[in-house]
Amino acid sequence: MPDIRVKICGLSAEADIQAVSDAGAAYAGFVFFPKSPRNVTVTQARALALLTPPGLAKVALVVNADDALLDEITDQVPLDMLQLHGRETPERVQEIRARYGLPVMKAVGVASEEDLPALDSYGRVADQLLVDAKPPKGADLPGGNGLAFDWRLIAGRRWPVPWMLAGGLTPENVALAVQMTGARQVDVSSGVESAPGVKDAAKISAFAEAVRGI
Ligand SMILES: O=C(O)c1ccccc1NCC(=O)[C@H](O)[C@H](O)COP(=O)(O)O
Repeated sequence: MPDIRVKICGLSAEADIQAVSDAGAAYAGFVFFPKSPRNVTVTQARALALLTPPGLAKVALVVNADDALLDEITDQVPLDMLQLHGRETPERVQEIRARYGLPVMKAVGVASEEDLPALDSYGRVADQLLVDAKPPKGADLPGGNGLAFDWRLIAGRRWPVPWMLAGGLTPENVALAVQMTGARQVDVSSGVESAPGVKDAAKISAFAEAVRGI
């Protein structure tokens, strides 16, 4: 069975890069969303990205970003992927792929069967899908809320592009989540924090260990 790839999202400190690298994660995520406790400036993200060792893919997470912001991020920060976590349409996904020449991962929030067709639509235009929990109505953040969705909704479902499971994953539940969904990639943020926006190296290590044990 191939290794399951881990993405740790919302890194904001030098120590986070070390912890994520030590844990053997495949992806490191930087959040560009001012309302988030994990928000980083372009300057901070550039410094962190420059510290990131080869083999750890650097992902910029944006929410309904316009070209000016994406131009600034992609000019300044060495990146391997863009993650679109807002209401970007399939057409906008295609536009961003073409303009920046980077792989694009589109996040899709899932709460019920009704949310599943969007995964098929975005699976036709994005390079990867992030299958995440839908944020509760009125939530401040479109992701990173530490909420899981009903994993039975996607059990046995497949899309034409690689996908990651996200939403409320923790060192304690990730094995069950993978077993129920068949995910080969997992993404976590609040489940490896000691406080909102503060990554915890021991939890990152425990998460990676739990994934290796699957
Ligand atoms: O993490 C944030 O603060 C955030 C802000 C705005 C949009 C998306 C955000 N996070 C998205 C992620 O990639 C998370 O890793 C994913 O939603 C899972 O989060 P969690 O349930 O906290 O593990």
